Amino acid sequence: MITYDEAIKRVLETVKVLPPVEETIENALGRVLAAPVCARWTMPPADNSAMDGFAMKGRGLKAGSELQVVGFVPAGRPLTQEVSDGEAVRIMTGAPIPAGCDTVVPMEEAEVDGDRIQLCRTPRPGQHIRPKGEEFEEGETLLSPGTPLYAGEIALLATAGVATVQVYPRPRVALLATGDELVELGAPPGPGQIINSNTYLLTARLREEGCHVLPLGIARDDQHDLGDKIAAGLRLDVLITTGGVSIGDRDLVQDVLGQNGFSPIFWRVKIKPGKPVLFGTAGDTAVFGLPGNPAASASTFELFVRPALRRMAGFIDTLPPRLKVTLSTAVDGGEKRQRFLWGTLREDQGSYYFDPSSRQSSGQNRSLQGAQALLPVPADSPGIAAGTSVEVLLLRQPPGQSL
Ligand SMILES: Nc1nc2c(c(=O)[nH]1)N[C@H]1C(S)=C(S)[C@@H](COP(=O)(O)OP(=O)(O)OC[C@H]3O[C@@H](n4cnc5c(N)ncnc54)[C@H](O)[C@@H]3O)O[C@H]1N2
Ligand code: MOO
Repeated sequence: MITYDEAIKRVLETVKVLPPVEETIENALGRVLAAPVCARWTMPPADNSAMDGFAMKGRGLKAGSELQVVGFVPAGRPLTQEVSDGEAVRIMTGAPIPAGCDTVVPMEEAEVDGDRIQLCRTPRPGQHIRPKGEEFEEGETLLSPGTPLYAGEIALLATAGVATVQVYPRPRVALLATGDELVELGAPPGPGQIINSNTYLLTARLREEGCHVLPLGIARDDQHDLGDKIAAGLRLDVLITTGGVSIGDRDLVQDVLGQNGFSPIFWRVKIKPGKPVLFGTAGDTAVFGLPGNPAASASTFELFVRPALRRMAGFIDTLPPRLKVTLSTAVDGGEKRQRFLWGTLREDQGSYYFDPSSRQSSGQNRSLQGAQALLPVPADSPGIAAGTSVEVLLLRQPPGQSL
């Protein structure tokens, strides 16, 4: 059986970044830029006022100086006349500085008497002016390939006149639950039946990752039903199945995948939970056969599928972010497989603590309840003492501290 390190290496070597597409900037939220973006114009396009006040030539002026107000410049309406020494114009924030002016005096620092003003304090020549090109120059590279686009980047693109961008697309993911015992949420389960919760778990995770999800429902443990649904899933970028990958009599997923052009890259990894995880390809489709146990399905999604989806979507950092924390409670060792323990994070006086969850069973969704991080515990470890500094894999942002 291969180790997690070897298995994730094979996943990341196998999956490829998807071909870029052109997207409007509104629809590019959360996507990764595939080509550099240059500014279409200079910003600000001209020197402009940072304050509501009066624009004038600043040299030689001091507290008590008097000026004649000869015009008004609102934002968006440049003044055509030149302003002479001893004159000022009333100007609004963002309005272009008229010819002849180089200084702005805020309204609060001038006494107004009809069309004359008197300065309350000596202005510094050049004050309160936002110079042309201060933000960026026409043609300047604003964003490089590999940059994820969030609100700040999208606003910057709009300012620079860029309406569409080349980005890596959202991976299209087909999701198939397998098992005769499964029923969909809605009706009460009959004897021996359970609700297909894995589809809900994985759909939520896939939405967090910005993927398009094609739910294929439940395939029965039957070659034909499995075959039809697997064939439909193999038209997308990724097919995720859950259940039926262990060695039971009805664990048919690998066989039926094989009848549909699947080449396995690994089956079974030395981890707990998640040992029977299957990975391979069928044409251009990456296929993940996740174990049916809910917490094994969840951990293998975090450990293998999410990094693969991030790679396809062009992210440079694909692996789960790590955080150094203090372990609050001792954990046992003595396992042959590398374990990944669910837990929560707690902040106390600037340090983070990891509290392992009381439930770790791979058969329970309750093991995941509230989990914010996974603690890797090496195979054959003697255990880890309380108070040890450890590194956890973050599933969510750690809780913040209010100001
Ligand atoms: N003899 C052995 N038995 C098992 C081994 C083994 O090595 N030898 N491995 C165990 C491990 S570890 C895991 S993990 C499970 C994984 O088995 P499968 O992937 O084949 O999953 P199933 O048998 O189909 O289901 C396991 C469990 O999960 C429940 N399940 C399945 N699908 C869903 C779903 N969509 N929503 C909610 N729950 C689901 C299912 O009812 C079973 O209880 O195998 C062990 N066995
Ligand atoms: O690895 Mo299984 O995931 O223990 O239940």
